[in-house]
Amino acid sequence: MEKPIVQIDNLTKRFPVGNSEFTALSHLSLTIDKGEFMGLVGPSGSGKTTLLNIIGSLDTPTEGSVEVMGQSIATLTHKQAAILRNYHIGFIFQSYNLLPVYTVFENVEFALLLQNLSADERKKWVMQALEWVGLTDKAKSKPSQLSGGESQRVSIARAMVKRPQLVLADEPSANLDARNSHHIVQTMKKLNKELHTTFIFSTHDEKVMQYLDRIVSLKDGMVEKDEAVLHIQN
Ligand SMILES: Nc1ncnc2c1ncn2[C@@H]1O[C@H](COP(=O)(O)OP(=O)(O)OP(=O)(O)O)[C@@H](O)[C@H]1O
Repeated sequence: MEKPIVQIDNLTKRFPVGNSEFTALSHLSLTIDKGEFMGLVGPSGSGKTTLLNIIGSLDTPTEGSVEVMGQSIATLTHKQAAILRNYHIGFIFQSYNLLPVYTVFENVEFALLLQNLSADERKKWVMQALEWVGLTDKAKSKPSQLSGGESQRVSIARAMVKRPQLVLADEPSANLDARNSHHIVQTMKKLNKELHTTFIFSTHDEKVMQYLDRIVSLKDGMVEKDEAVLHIQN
């Protein structure tokens, strides 16, 4: 059997607060297989973002083990963590984090600049990613000329352009209306099917949840429920 893409065992994360500590994640275990389209849900403060940050090697466990693509997050050097993030993990945030002075093309191209690709190859990859999200006609636009839904689609293209194995999407629909929320999740689901990219969402949004194949509910930094979702095809 193929190794899981994310294997978490007995993870605890504590943050220093004044002279004391706050436990954000407590003895949490979770296995995520390649190709899953799954989400973390739960009340504000339940630990969703903290967990995504650790999986994305933006933060480290206090105790327990987190392996992503077979690598232990706790023992990565800065360089190894940067390689994992730059090559293998795509990030999508609720605020699109686009650079305002650059075009849509350049914003997506940035994700490739650390890779050893020719300008022609970069162009091919960027245009392919913009095609995935339906924005080839906006390549020369600046972020200020885009709607919220279009901006989030650019950030999906930026996450996907390097063809990562894993995408972490932290509340990707938080700033979008219903139509755009459906559109961006449908786009990600299509990429999940076509490219077998694993997606892990953090979300409060029922519109996002209805597309997920698995929902893990967190409460007080622990897994409260872990449910597969059955999709009935009409
Ligand atoms: N750097 C930090 N220092 C201290 N406490 C923190 C830190 N980061 C997060 N926390 C606390 O850990 C808890 C979990 O936060 P987290 O952001 O993971 O929750 P969340 O489930 O993503 O919430 P939301 O749905 O509101 O985004 C919260 O109580 C938060 O205040």
